[in-house]
Amino acid sequence: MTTEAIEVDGLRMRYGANDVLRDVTFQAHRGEVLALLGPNGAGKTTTIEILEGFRTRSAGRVTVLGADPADGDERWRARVGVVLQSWRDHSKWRVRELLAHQGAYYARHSTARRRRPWDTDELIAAVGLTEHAGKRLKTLSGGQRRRLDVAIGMVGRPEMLFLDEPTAGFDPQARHDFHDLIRDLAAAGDTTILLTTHDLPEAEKLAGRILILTEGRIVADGTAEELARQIVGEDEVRWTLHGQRHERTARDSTRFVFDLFKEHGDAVSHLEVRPSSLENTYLSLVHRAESGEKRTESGGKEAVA
Ligand SMILES: Nc1ncnc2c1ncn2[C@@H]1O[C@H](COP(=O)(O)OP(=O)(O)OP(=O)(O)O)[C@@H](O)[C@H]1O
Repeated sequence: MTTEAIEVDGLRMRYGANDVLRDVTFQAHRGEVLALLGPNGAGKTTTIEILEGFRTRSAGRVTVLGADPADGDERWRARVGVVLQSWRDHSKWRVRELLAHQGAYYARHSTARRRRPWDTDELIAAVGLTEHAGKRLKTLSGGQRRRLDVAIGMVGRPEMLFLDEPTAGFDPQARHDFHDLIRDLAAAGDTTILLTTHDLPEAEKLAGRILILTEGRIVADGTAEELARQIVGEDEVRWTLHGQRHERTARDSTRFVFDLFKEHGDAVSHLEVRPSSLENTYLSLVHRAESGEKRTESGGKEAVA
């Protein structure tokens, strides 16, 4: 039996004649936070829905918390939390009522190590909804409803949490608070989180590992820094010389900086060397995959090995 939280091998999904997932392969270790990135329509939601057991795959091997999601029983389901893009409509319910109701389902799955459900008021506070706890759902703003979605996904203290664009519609404060919440969960080390986002700084901030899905395959798998160094291979170098700021990219930044000091010595100040931004890396990887460059049977995964 596998000890990984997620194992996906050769996953395929076809809608009619449309091959959306061609060969998706990746693993998630227990306690890891993974961000799944990719252009609109790449198949991120499809992948998450298959891993949650909501959608039946066309082919491939998938296990989540040791079970095939297609056969996940009630006990397995209680260990998995889900925040989907579109929330189910409970417009007449009030926030606290709905969370208490949803939470009650998890009580019989409580263990000494994992008390279930999450205390309703504590959870409401954690997602910043205390002031709105007595409101009916239909009176909440879009961002407040999204925070409630996140709370519903977490109420059972899941061991595996799937978040599909969790911060879409959040204001900067809510986003910041949500990032703290995810970091706290991640720091506790007992929740594996797979999230999708189009917000690259968010992915970089939250995820220990980033997966890029495009053209039906995972074309990159690593930390933001690894992706930047191993795939693009260029650093951004900034420095000041005689009061003037300079900036350029360098493939061998160590050599470049050495030469810079050799030539100008103490006149160089405020030196910064950082890997290429995740945005540049992402754009270059997606472009490379879409233009068919370096495509291999295994989807180019060896490029980041
Ligand atoms: N039920 C369905 N029937 C047919 N095609 C579908 C179905 N669901 C999704 N698709 C198609 O599968 C592809 C992948 O969709 P998916 O929603 O998984 O992408 P995504 O990466 O989550 O996109 P986004 O970033 O826009 O949310 C799209 O081309 C979409 O039109």
